[in-house]
Amino acid sequence: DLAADRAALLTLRSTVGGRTLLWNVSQQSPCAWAGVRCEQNRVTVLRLPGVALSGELPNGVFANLTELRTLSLRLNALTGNIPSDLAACTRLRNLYLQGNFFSGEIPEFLFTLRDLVRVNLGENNFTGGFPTGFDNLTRLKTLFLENNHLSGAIPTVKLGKVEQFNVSNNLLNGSIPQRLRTFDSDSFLGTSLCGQPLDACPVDGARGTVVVPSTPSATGQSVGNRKKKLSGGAIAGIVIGSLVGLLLIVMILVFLSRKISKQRSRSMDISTLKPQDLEIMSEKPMVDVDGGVGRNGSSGYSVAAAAVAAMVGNGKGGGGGGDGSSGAAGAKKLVFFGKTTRTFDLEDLLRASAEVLGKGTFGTAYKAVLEYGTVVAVKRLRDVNVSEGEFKEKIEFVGAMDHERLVPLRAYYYSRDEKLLVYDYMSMGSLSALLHGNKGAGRTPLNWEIRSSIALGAARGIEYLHSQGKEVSHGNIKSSNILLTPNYEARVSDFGLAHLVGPSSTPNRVAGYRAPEVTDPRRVSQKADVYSFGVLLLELLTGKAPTHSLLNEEGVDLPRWVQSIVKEEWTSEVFDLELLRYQSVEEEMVQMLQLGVDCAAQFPDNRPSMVDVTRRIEEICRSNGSARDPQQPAGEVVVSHGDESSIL
Ligand SMILES: Nc1ncnc2c1ncn2[C@@H]1O[C@H](COP(=O)(O)OP(=O)(O)OP(=O)(O)O)[C@@H](O)[C@H]1O
Repeated sequence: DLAADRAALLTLRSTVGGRTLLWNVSQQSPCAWAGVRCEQNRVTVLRLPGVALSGELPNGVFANLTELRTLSLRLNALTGNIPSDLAACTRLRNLYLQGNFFSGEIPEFLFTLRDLVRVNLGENNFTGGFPTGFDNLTRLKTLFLENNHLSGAIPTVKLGKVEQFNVSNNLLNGSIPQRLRTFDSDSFLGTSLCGQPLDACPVDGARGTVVVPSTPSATGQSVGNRKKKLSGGAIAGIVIGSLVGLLLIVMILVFLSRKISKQRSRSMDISTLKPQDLEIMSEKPMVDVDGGVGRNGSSGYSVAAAAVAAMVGNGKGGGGGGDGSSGAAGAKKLVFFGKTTRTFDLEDLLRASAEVLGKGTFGTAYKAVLEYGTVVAVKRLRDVNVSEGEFKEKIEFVGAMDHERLVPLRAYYYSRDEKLLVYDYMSMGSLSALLHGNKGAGRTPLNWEIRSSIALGAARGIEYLHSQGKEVSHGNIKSSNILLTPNYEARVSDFGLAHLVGPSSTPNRVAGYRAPEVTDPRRVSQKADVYSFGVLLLELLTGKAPTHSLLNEEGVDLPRWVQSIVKEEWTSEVFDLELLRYQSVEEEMVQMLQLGVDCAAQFPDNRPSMVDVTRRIEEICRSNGSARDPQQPAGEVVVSHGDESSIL
């Protein structure tokens, strides 16, 4: 009970001292002491990082703290073994002991604490081998053991869920087990390990065997024999295989280059094409299969194709001249909005080189580079099922929106068969691509500063729209509609389109953002926008797309998934790993998560207004502002030194 917890903490205080001596022990409840947190009258969190604790941890303290979930004693001067009574903390999830002088072998009892998710024992004096016992910890996601004196080979391990791993600067040697080869070389620096991702293991020339120091589980001999067989028979196979592969690649290249040159000649002479051909051409090279993630600069198909298709179609349908400048309804021109200076016209757009950016709910988006260098994004709408009058009225309203947090709509083109919208091109692409694209090495981690300022920028854009009238809503808030400037400033895009396009085309990925009460996507209230924005906040913080396959398998949406994880576990379970390296912003992250959950409330009336949302984000960003980590240099690898890699 709490009294026993209190007694244990007092024993700890009298043994290792430091700033625990500042605890106000006249208070009966220990729950208010610095670094101590309670749940249901038990101590569940003990965080004493960098508070000058020294000496050996006494045995008997942890035997009482049986409800402990998080123990952080990092960056102190603790010595000796990890006390064996820690085995009593069977609910422990997070163990941060990095940056001390702990010694001895990594104790076996650790492997009985089956709830452990994050373990950081880095920067200590641990000796002995790499224990196989870590495999017993089936929930383990983070394992940091760098800067110790661990020796010998790493045994074959499963470490099923481990996502962050580091054994740098130890005395380890031998080949890196297969399972661990997916980690960056940074995880193994300063060791004598070999094999992927480090240099290949040395080969013993005389016998042609790979030198593998014996491991506790596998004898060197059996490994050696296996390698020997490989090097004998397989070499011929490998050579033949490579040749066949090479031949295949050459054939594919020849095939592709023929195809491309054919297409080039076609697109150069687009005036001879029929609309159907153009349709096929311009719709073909889709790269965007999952929410605007792919931005690989696919081959250039001309927007001209789309627009010419429009005009040819128009000429036919209306019986007018098919010369591209006149149709049944008279000259078809790009209509520019208000302040926009007319720097190009339809003909320029026709001549522009273009690439497909992605296919969305309302049509396909292209990047078009005009002859004199201006770059615009052109959206080719499909399934517009409102009258011309209504379309023009609505699109004029959209074009009149003017706010620094919106992607400006510059112009539109309307004909019976074709509707084009011209926007400013946002070179950094969408938030969706930034969050879920390129997950591999070399990715720039998205820190809290960037994420929170994106949240604020997007909220301001939506708030502005809502301020235009009670009935005005965006209707399609999601991460692929939050575009970014080179400074990672957010701009809200796609405003108003949901009101133009019929309910027929609503791909699955919209579903994750849509408020439960919305049945007709053309009638989306401001409160429904707030719901979608809440989901967007949760996506920013968890790094999970609302349509994440895991979530779907479990049959829950993102808001319910977050809520299913009890608050006390939020920091370790919910947040994107990339965020967990910023230690001093935990409080802000939790507040922002709470805001996301509030916005995504089931009942519209329980959701805050966008004005409230913006104000709360501003407060979150302001509070604790000074305590923030300095901005991390871009491109830094996420798995790095122990004390930065986890929240505490
Ligand atoms: N103005 C723009 N600048 C740069 N890229 C853009 C621009 N507009 C759209 N894109 C990119 O094109 C892709 C497709 O956009 P589009 O808006 O057509 O579809 P979506 O956002 O995936 O879905 P929806 O049609 O429901 O909004 C997006 O992923 C986005 O990255």
